[in-house]
Amino acid sequence: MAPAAPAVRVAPASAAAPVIEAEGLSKRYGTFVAVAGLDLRVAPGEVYGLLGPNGSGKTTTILMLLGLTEPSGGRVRVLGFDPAREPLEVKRRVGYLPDAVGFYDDLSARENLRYSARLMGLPRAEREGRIEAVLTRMGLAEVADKRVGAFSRGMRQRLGLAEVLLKAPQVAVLDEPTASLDPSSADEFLDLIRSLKAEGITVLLSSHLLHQVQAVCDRVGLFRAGRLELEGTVEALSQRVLGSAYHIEVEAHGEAVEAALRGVPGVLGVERRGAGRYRAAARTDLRPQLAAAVAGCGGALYGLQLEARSLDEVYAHHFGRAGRAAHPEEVGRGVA
Ligand SMILES: Nc1ncnc2c1ncn2[C@@H]1O[C@H](COP(=O)(O)OP(=O)(O)OP(=O)(O)O)[C@@H](O)[C@H]1O
Repeated sequence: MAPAAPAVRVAPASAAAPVIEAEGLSKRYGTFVAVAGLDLRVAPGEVYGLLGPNGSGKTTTILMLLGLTEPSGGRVRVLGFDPAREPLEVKRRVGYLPDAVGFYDDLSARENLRYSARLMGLPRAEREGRIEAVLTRMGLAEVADKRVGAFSRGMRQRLGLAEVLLKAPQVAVLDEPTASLDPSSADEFLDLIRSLKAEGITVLLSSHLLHQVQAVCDRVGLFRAGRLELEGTVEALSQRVLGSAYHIEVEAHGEAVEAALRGVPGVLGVERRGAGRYRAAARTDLRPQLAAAVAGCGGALYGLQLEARSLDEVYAHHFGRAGRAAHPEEVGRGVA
């Protein structure tokens, strides 16, 4: 296999011992290379988003981290364990929500969790209390005794996360967790992901819903054709891919305003967007300097608004039309 080009890292990973660590990790199916020389480090308590077009290797990477498929090459450690050699150690500590959640349809939500709790080896005395707690946390207490076969996809998804929580994991790996959720359920799910982080749980999240990824992830990695091409914070990726991290909308009147805005150190460009409306691109939040520039040239300031560039813009710019065409539901979405 040809050596992979290293990903462009535009923000360093934390110096703390990584929870997830892959070096040169590869997976081949016959002659087809699904993952090519992946280097990845995820720090304790970090929420890391895996992004990329369909078939770019995200799920294959997750399966290797979980010991569910064996790497063809390279090295991987999760919480210090080798998932291929010590899969039980990894499974005990890592909660996994697959993109298609499998439960026994003839059993109720509570019965499914009882079954999972036995498999996890939870002490008998703790089981019922913990099951009740996770059902309540996931908003499933009222349907706990209904057959899962009658559950909507969103309810199954919630039950999937309930099962993850039941394990009290150190790491949660979530493959497209909000794909089948309506907007308000997706928002609740994002709050839950934030609460996992607040509890110190490391989260690895794969998703195509870029505004949601931007809303919860500390760093993201952009995959293409089995390679991690770019990784960093959304702000750092915006700088790198788009050339600026912020847009500042300025509403101001006065003949010299545009020139004054252009003259502010750090302004990368100014776009006129109608009478008295401008958009300045900048690396940092320059609102005070822009306000001072308007006042300094005798202009009248009516409004200033800071907008972070969206991951959607970064993704579209990096992957071009092909990447976007794979995920038409994202077209036109803004910052969450
Ligand atoms: N068991 C398998 N046998 C052969 N090829 C496979 C197998 N599993 C995955 N692949 C191929 O590996 C590539 C990466 O697939 P993977 O599921 O990891 O992508 P993904 O980024 O998760 O995609 P998606 O966004 O659609 O979930 C794809 O081309 C896929 O067809």
